[in-house]
Amino acid sequence: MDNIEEKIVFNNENTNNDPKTAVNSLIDKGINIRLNEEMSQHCTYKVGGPADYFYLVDNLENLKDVLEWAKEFDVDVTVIGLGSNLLISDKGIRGLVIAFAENFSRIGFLRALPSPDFDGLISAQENLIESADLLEIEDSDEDVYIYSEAGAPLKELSKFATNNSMTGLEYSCGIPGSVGGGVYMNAGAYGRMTADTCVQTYYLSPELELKVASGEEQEFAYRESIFHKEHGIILASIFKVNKGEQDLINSMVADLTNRRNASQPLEYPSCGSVFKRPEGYFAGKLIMDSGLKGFRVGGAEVSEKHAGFIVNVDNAKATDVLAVIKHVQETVKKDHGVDLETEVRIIGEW
Ligand SMILES: NC(=O)C1=CN([C@@H]2O[C@H](COP(=O)(O)OP(=O)(O)OC[C@H]3O[C@@H](n4cnc5c(N)ncnc54)[C@H](OP(=O)(O)O)[C@@H]3O)[C@@H](O)[C@H]2O)C=CC1
Ligand SMILES: C=C(O[C@H]1[C@H](O)[C@@H](CO)O[C@H](OP(=O)(O)OP(=O)(O)OC[C@H]2O[C@@H](n3ccc(=O)[nH]c3=O)[C@H](O)[C@@H]2O)[C@@H]1NC(C)=O)C(=O)O
Repeated sequence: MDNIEEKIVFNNENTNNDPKTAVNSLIDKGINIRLNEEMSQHCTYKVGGPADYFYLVDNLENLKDVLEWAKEFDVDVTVIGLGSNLLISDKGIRGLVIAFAENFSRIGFLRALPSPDFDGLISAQENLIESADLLEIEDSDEDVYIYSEAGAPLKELSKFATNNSMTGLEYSCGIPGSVGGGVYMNAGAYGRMTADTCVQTYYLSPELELKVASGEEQEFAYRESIFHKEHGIILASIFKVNKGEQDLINSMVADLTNRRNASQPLEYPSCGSVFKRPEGYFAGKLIMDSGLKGFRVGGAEVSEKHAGFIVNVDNAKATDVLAVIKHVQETVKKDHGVDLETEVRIIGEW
């Protein structure tokens, strides 16, 4: 973890104390910072009020400028991906939201694992290869590296690998989050997780130093990673895959898609699983056994199809979802003596 490659130097020339006035100079430079952005359009729950400032990451230079501005004016920063694991308050988010999505989402093959430093990141970005055909891979033992920026959807990363006959990322074909969110949370499904393939991650520390965590330095555990402890902003990761049989890959993707469609209420806005798996139990089964399927507050309801999901069935407010969460936790504790810990990240001003 001591691969600190570049410290971003602060420019403290600004004599103006008002972040709103100062943000205009960033906007004048062409950096797309929006004011009072409705966050319901940036999360899969479709709930949540406005963020004071909203910046969709496009490149490292602009990101650096925006973070310097936030640091200088003591503006709180919240980092999000595709908003698939968030419950955002109805009052919204004070300060700046940085979102990794379509504008910072390149994916490509690399000829080798790039060096764990700033030069490695830049060289990876400049040498992306579009198709596995150009790599001339001989056999399935050969390691193949895929670079992905934080804003790429996990589904696109999975599709890129599987369309190129690469195996290892099939499990993420239906996961609605971003690569950055997936690495941060060590996203997983059907017995596989990000930790299985993610070999290197480039991120910014809270001090705005570029850092790199390789292999076990990423400290992946169930829905955990080093980036929680470090409060790191994930920029890009490298995944190691292998050449596989296209027919087998296709049938695995079809099977996982069918299983997900059969068991999860994908027809409604949600955050996926609301609770982590408590050790020795399944959250959904405990909630179902407590008779809570269909329990509703306002427009939020425990799913009839999968009790581990709380779905937005009718213009729910964030407070509706939170009220259902609290009732579920209290009931399961009373009935089964089990504490349900939320997996969803509850953010904003409550
Ligand atoms: N298995 C499944 O079916 C499902 C899985 N999920 C998983 O939930 C996760 C949500 O991903 P996504 O929607 O993109 O994330 P979100 O936008 O939901 O953000 C969730 C949290 O991840 C952290 N985060 C997101 N992007 C970054 C980044 N670039 N750098 C640092 N931290 C980041 C932030 O944590 P903090 O607030 O602490 O800064 C944020 O609050 C993924 O792992 C996704 O796979 C979600 C739904 C279903
Ligand atoms: C959806 C998410 O990820 C999901 C991932 O898609 C699935 C599939 O692998 O496994 C986890 O769900 P899960 O723990 O609910 O697993 P499931 O396989 O759906 O269910 C576990 C068990 O509970 C039972 N179950 C589930 C729901 C229900 O209403 N009743 C019930 O009895 C199922 O029959 C099964 O025997 C992940 N969630 C967590 C918190 O680990 C997410 O992270 O947001």
